[in-house]
Amino acid sequence: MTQSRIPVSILTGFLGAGKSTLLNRLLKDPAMKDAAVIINEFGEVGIDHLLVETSNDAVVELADGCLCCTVRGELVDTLAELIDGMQTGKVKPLSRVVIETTGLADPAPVMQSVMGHPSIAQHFDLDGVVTVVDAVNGLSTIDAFPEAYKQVAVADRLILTKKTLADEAAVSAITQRLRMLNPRAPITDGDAEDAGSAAMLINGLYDASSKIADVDRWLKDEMAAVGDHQHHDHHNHHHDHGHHSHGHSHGHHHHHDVNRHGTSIRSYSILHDEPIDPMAINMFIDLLRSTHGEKLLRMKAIVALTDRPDKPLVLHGVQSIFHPPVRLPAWPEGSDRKTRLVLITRDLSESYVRDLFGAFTGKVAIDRPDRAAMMDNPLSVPGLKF
Ligand SMILES: Nc1nc2c(ncn2[C@@H]2O[C@H](COP(=O)(O)OP(=O)(O)OP(=O)(O)O)[C@@H](O)[C@H]2O)c(=O)[nH]1
Repeated sequence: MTQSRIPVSILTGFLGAGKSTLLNRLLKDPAMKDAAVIINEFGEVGIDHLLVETSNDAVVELADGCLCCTVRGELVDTLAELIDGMQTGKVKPLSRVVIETTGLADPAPVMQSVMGHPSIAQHFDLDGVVTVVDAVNGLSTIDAFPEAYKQVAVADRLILTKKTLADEAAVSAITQRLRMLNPRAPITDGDAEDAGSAAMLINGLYDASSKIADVDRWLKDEMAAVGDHQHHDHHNHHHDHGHHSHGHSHGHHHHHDVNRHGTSIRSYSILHDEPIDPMAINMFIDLLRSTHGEKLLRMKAIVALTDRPDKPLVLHGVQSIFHPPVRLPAWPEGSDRKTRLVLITRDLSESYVRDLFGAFTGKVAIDRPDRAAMMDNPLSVPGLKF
């Protein structure tokens, strides 16, 4: 008996473009009832899985690493486990699998894990790559980050988000750029009702020949890389990352992946036990944004405030944009109810950010200015307003 293969959709897009927001909308579509979702997070302390609103129990989180080489083995294992689970009846029959990549993911190895791995390709079909692009930061991001460029070029569908935050000229410029990099993929307005419908994920069997010529080459290069990988034990790669930050030079034996994202990109998190004064968190964010906004590729935070610590505040920063904070009615299930910030920065030292946070929240390192000193001396806090 031949079984039909399960369609896999890859949902990608640069840091903060709106992937999780779109995924949350998609998961509300009844057509997604029997879908499994694989989420990958870049950062040692996950927040995403706390924020995915779903009653769907088939959500798998691949933590710690970026979904290029390090987690590739894990992705293949997870897909194999889903098949195994279905065969033994532990997992319900799946109608679709959605893989949400990290914002920094090179999509080619992720695609190749689905299409190029012999035992995986037997059970799954790559049914399209959906790439989310943010209308405000999209253009500069595509120029600055090869991953973002590739994410757009490989797409079967592009979803343009945050149009209401960008002016008309910016929307037209990014649209032109998307057209150039990917002439055939439809561009869907992220605000449109149908952008959140499961139909967005149905794009037909992946066809590299409908893309710019680079795409075929990237996929072939990855195919060759998979050959290399099979000589290693994937799980060992996991330990190549440092404890507190991902410098993203993967293992030394891993030559083709070295500096895939450049060593200047770092991911780290800040944990804090005590509820924080709303003023203090505001000032910390204001200061960080006004002094180093462009280096702050992404900040996600869930914060316990002194006023109603049972209702956490969720903050999203994406380069120049800080989205309006959202107060949750309660802590997500399974969370430890503690404040956590996950930051992805470029050319910004972790200790600077930690010290700044410490200065505003009362945990002050020795020989560092505390909050009072910083507030007394406006010269040391450019951009801070009271
Ligand atoms: N105004 C507006 N905000 C949006 C839109 N899409 C997403 N956002 C906001 O952008 C922020 C980041 O959205 P996410 O969905 O978390 O982005 P992401 O791509 O999953 O982020 P990473 O996982 O860090 O890569 C959140 O504050 C969202 O509310 C949109 O179309 N319009």
